[in-house]
Amino acid sequence: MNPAGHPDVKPYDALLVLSFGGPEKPEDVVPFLENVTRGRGIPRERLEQVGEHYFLFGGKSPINDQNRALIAALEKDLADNGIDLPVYFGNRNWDPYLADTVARMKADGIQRAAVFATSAYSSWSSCRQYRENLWDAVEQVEGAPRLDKLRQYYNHPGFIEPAVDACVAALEQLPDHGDAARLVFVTHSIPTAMAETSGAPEDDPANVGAQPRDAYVKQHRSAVDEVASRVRARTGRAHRHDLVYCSRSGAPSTPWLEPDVNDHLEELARDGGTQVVLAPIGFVSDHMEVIYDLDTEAMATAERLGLQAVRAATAGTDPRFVAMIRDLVLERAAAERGESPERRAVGSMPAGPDLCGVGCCPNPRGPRPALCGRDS
Ligand SMILES: CC1=C(CCC(=O)O)c2cc3nc(cc4[nH]c(cc5[nH]c(cc1n2)c(C)c5CCC(=O)O)c(CCC(=O)O)c4C)C(CCC(=O)O)=C3C
Ligand SMILES: [Fe+2]
Repeated sequence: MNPAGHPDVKPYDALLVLSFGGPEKPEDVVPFLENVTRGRGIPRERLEQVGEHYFLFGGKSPINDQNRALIAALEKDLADNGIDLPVYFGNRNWDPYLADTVARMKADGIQRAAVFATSAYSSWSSCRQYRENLWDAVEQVEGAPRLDKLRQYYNHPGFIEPAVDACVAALEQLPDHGDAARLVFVTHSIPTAMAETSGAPEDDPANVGAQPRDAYVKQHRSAVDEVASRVRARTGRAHRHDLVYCSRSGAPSTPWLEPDVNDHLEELARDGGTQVVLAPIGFVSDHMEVIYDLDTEAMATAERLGLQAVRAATAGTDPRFVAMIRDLVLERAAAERGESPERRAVGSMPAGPDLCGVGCCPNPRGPRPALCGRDS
């Protein structure tokens, strides 16, 4: 508590929500895809397909509206809890671009901000690339505020509890309360090489307490096992569960994490399965991957196979998820003041560290500087 009796957020004077960005109208789609894939060697065909996914939804991704709704909910949560902290919004790939936001923060006199990224897990794509983006933005803006990225939150109860409720609610929508349903947890596929090098090398003495190697899959396993066991406790049923992948990209010759959700549904149907809940555990809100790859494509696969399927909700603006962000800011602020805050975590892995390990989640195209690591 500070002298006014409010929770103490010192040394922070702002919170930055950092996200991926998405197109808002048809003319944005191609330039957005160019931003995302510059230098990435994504085949032309794949880009055209993904462009079609956006055009199917009027050239507009849901992600920016989802983030604006999250920020509105967060501003209210902070104010209701007596915390006076302006919230800024910056994206990697679309307006408002991160560097512009950092410039605005500087102009507003912000000195040190906590950064919440809309991705819960470790990997180059989901964590270190955001840290590289932060480095680049601070390079571009002279006198930029200090930026501290908050820890991974895939195992925070504010992320897990809404996922449990969402699975239970989805089961309820199936005949017989989903008694026969499998829980199919879905996340974004990444190249297997990127998955294997996610987390930090354990042989470096600087990495005690850092995320282990293979963190992307280990963290997902921890999250889905925890959610599934809580769902079983709630329903009293032995629903089996699986972790599968969507949105594979890249060259066909490069291995990515499998099985793909559509192939997995085929296998379930062959095994005599009749009901599934598709739970997008890899996504914090309804991104294009959720509304296209799951709601459109995987749902069509399920229908073709005669499987009854319901998609579980993402965290979105669930009040527990919003309160989690406040908790992470207060936790980190206390740690920065030299206190030892409680670090809430559930499941088989401990709370992650504030700073990423040395050599954590390397960029597949070679080393690039990044903020918020033990080596930066
Ligand atoms: C792990 C992961 C997350 C989750 C973590 C996080 O949230 O950050 C994520 C999120 C997202 N990915 C998104 C969109 C795209 N990702 C692409 C390409 C890629 N994603 C990758 C990985 C991930 N991506 C990878 C390894 C590639 C290959 C190219 C590369 O090595 O970078 C491409 C290019 C076309 C294609 O290749 O499919 C697009 C359009 C959107 C916006 C959605 C919307 O509009 O709602 C979001 C939230
Ligand atoms: Fe992606």
